[in-house]
Amino acid sequence: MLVTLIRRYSKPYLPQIVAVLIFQLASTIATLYLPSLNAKIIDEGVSRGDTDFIWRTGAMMLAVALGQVLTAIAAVYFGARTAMAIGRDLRRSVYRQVSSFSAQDVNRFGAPTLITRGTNDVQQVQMLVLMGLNFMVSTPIMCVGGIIMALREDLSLSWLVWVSVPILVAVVGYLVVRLMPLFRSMQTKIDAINGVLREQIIGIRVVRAFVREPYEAKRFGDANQDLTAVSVKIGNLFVLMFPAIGMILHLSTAAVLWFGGQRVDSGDMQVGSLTAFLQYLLQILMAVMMGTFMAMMIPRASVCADRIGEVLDVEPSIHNPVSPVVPAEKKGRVEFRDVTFKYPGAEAPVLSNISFTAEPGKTLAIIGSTGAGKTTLVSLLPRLYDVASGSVLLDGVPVTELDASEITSRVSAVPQKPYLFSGTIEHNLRFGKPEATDEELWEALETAQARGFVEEKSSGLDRRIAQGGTNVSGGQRQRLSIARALVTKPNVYLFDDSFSALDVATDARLRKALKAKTRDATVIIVAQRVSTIADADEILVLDNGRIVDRGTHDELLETSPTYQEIVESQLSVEEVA
Ligand SMILES: Nc1ncnc2c1ncn2[C@@H]1O[C@H](COP(=O)(O)OP(=O)(O)OP(=O)(O)O)[C@@H](O)[C@H]1O
Repeated sequence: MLVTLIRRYSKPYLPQIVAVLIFQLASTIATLYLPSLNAKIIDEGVSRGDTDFIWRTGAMMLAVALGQVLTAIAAVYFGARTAMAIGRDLRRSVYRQVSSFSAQDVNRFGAPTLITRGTNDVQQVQMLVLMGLNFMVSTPIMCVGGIIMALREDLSLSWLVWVSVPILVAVVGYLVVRLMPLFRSMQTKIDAINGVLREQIIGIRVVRAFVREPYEAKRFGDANQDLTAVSVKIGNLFVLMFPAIGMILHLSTAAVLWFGGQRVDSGDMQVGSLTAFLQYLLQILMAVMMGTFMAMMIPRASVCADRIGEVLDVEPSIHNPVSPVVPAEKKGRVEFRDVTFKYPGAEAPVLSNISFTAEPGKTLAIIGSTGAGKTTLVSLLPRLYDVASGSVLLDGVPVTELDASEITSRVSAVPQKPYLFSGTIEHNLRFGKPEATDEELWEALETAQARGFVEEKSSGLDRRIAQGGTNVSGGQRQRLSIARALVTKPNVYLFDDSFSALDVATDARLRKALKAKTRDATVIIVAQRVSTIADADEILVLDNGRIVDRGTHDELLETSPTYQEIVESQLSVEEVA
């Protein structure tokens, strides 16, 4: 996956990559040339006292060094830009893919891991690309070129290369093999800590309410400790790695000076050649080390690439039809025909044989015990999930044959757990209709009984909303999200238990105002409170995923034992109160 991913995402940057490789090549050749020039200055200039030669060769050395620096800077600069661009493209792909996921696809992975995959995992692949662009050309050329140049200086010392390089490879290789599984498990630990953190931050109020701080702190502490333990193990190996490498470099230097010194002493080698040989050996060892470091990043990046690939390879379970149908009319007529639905992995269906029609200008209510399937039912219209059998029709066309934009232009849903985005009230209200005028926003707020609390603060529509809407009350959040739906003026309104946080009087006022504004629209209300739906044109009583009774409030009071039970339970509560 790693190779496929890098190949696919580096394609648009081929010219930059070629430029980086050319700069790397030039820089490496210059680096390899410098020690031999240095040797010449010592052997042919200094020892013979030829100042002219020293000046000329010195100037050339300076020019080569300057060239080396400039090409190295250019290589690193373009390399970094290319790696960052590849990382950006990869992140964008993950984001787009996740955005196209249905609720079902998101549930399959879980939000924390999707966030880690789109950020940390992409970062690991990006780092490997960066290292690759920096060392892909220089490492092999430096190794082979360094060996050739060193042997040119002195053949009889070559055994030092054959001994020191394998020792370095063996030591670093051993450590890399020990590091690989640790890097693999580190990625999972990061996922785990993200999951715990996310859950605790989102559920902070519940944690406080149930005085679960010590338990949650322990849960976080354990996850944190796990991650720390792996990081410490990795750190320990690194602590070993650097002195080991340093030791090999110093021993090699000492060996070159010892054996080379003897050859200089016996007149078989010149001092300049010895200096050059030493520099080449160090260059070879450095290149081997960098190559091994790069190799060390491969397993971790490979795990990350697999995880990214898993996300990118998912065929979203819900996609737009290839040739969408445009309905002849735009009225908002909703029809469920013998709909059955089952959550993936669940044994039994959550909804069975659901059939009903909701007409424009009418209010259809759905009531039923908790877990009866009400939220699931209303999720099928905006295609958060697709039915297992039967069909859901909007203006006479199955929703599976409609373009997503056709559905969103007709249907506005107020979910059971309303979500507000960070920004201002105005920004939230314009979410579904950016071009809405201020008058339209105030009108929607008025209908949703939210005008009062928005006007109360001098900031009005500019009042800041925190992520998720956590800085307004539950009832205010519900009313703002009702107003957000009203601004779009859809043909179908879906209210999923959207009045539950309102007091009975506000609930009644809101429904009265709503009635006037939604005269031509289809209104589907899911509610727990009988008073909220008593005046609906039709009420469906849902029990265990089936419609057990239907009719108006008065009819159901006569005929439906389940409805009577719900009414009685609520009356007694009110009476007790
Ligand atoms: N994402 C999911 N995956 C699997 N099962 C689910 C999922 N969401 C809901 N369910 C199950 O489907 C059934 C119906 O859930 P649903 O949320 O539709 O009920 P509801 O009538 O809206 O309940 P409430 O009034 O409590 O909101 C429940 O048994 C629930 O456990």
